[in-house]
Amino acid sequence: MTPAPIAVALDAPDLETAARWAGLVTPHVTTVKVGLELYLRYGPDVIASVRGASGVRVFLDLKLHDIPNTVAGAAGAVARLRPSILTVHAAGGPAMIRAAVEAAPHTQIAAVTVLTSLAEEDLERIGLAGPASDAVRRLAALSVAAGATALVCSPHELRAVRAEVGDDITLITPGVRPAGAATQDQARVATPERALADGADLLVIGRPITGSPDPGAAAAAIAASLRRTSHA
Ligand SMILES: O=C(O)c1cc(=O)[nH]c(=O)n1[C@@H]1O[C@H](COP(=O)(O)O)[C@@H](O)[C@H]1O
Repeated sequence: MTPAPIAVALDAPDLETAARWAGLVTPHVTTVKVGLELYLRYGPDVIASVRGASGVRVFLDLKLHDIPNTVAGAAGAVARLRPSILTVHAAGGPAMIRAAVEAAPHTQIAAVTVLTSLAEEDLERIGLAGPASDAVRRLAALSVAAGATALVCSPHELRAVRAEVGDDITLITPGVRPAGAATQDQARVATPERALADGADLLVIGRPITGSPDPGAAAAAIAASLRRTSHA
C-alpha cells in the first residue's frame, strides 16, 4: 500500500515514545515531524532515532525566525542532518527566508504563513490586517519569491494559496482533524479528506494519531479514508 501524504507530528515528552510512534505509523505515512519539544530536549540525535531503519522522511519543524545571519547559521547547523523539510516563519521576511534556502540547499524550506492556532479575531491583535486568507496569500507570495518551495498554511487557505503560487509549490497543512475529533488549540481546521481535496500535498496530523491508544491503527484509518476519497 502506498503511504499516505501525512506527516505525523511526534510531539512526545521523551525520545522512546517518539521513536515508538514513528515505528508504528511509518508503514502508513510518508513523513514524521520533529518539533521544538523533542529537538530542544534531545538535540540532533533525535533525527536518527525517529528515522530508524525505515528511512522515513523527517520533517524538522523548528520555525526559525531571526535576523538573516542567525537563521543562515541555524539552518546550516541542521542541514547536515539532512531533514527533508525545515520550517522558518514567513514573517521573518524575504532576506531571512533566502538565507535559510541558501544555507540548506538539500532541504526543502517551508515558510509558515499564519499559525493555524490563530483565529480571525486574533489577527488584528497581532497587527495583521484583513482576513487570514489575505495575510496568508501575501506571506506565501513573498516566501516563494524568496526561494521557499513549500508553504505551511491552514486548510482554509489552500485554494487561495494554490491560485497565488501555482502547482510547483508544496502546500503543507496542519490544523487537520478527522470529523468529530476535538480541535484542541487549533482554530482554522478541516478534515483530512477536505484538506486533500482542496489541494494539500502533505497533511500534518499529531494528536488525533498520537493521542490514540493505537497510533498505528489511527494512522492506517486516516490513510485508508484518504485513499477512498481520492479514488471516489
Ligand atoms: O509548522 C507546523 O507544522 C505548524 C504550523 C501551524 O501553523 N500549526 C501547527 O499546528 N503546526 C504544527 O503541526 C502540529 C499539529 O499537531 P496537532 O494539533 O496535534 O495535530 C504541531 O506539531 C504544530 O507544531
